[in-house]
Amino acid sequence: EALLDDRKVMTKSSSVDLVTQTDQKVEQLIIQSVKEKFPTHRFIGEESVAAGEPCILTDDPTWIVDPIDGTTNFVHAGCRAVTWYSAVRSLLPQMEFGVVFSCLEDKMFTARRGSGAFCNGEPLQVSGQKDIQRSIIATEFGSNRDPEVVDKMFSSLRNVLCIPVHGMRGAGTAAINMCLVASGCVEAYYEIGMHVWDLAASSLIVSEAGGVLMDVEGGAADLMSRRIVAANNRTIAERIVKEIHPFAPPRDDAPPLQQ
Ligand SMILES: O=P(O)(O)O[C@H]1[C@H](O)[C@@H](O)[C@H](O)[C@@H](O)[C@@H]1O
Ligand SMILES: [Mg+2]
Ligand SMILES: [Mg+2]
Repeated sequence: EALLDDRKVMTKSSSVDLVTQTDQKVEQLIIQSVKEKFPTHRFIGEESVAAGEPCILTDDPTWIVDPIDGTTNFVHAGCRAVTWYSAVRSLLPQMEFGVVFSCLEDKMFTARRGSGAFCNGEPLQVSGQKDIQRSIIATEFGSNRDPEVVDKMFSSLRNVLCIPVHGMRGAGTAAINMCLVASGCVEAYYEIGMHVWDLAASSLIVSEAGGVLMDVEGGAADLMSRRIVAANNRTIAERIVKEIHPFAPPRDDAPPLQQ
């Protein structure tokens, strides 16, 4: 219904950072229904953070919610829109489970720590490809249109494409790009600039499907750092790291700037 009805588009951090009433309603729906069952749990929700709520992990069980991942697709008649949420239980953070629902495809991706990853109940496994020259790589351009940042993104894109790889793709949603890695449809996904709610659920789905997560400079992945390489294996991830022009957006858990 919302795909047909909700055309009132608002903006957040910039004119290309879009939000609709459906993003806000879905987030409230998820938070309210979880709160009824788990009144002491905490939440990090994309639209709540946009409204001024803190983006901090504590030792308390915390649900990280992206009500629609791919709002730009949704606004442009729903190329692909996704509702998903995940839970995190510690400062490290230790993901307990992740859920990504690709509503137009009616695909429910799920993972629970130590129990594997699934799509509509069928087990997921990353691609076995070790040769990056026989790989497809996914990425996105996010919503930062600062020419210096765009130059860095294009330089990385050019470097990866010219390895050469079989192709580059982008679903318009970080969560689905990661699920494509988990499903073995693409070998890797990298991006700088997305947020913890874009990645939390699908990061567990990727690792439970046998994939690896890495920072764009090669260290351990840090979901608050707004940078990720998710790949089918370490060889492919490390090869991509060599080609990325890194930069560091403000962290999701950075203290708010003083006015
Ligand atoms: O649709 P969103 O929940 O805003 O997430 C977007 C994200 O904002 C953007 O930076 C990424 O490039 C997209 O892949 C996300 O899915
Ligand atoms: Mg998102
Ligand atoms: Mg969203």
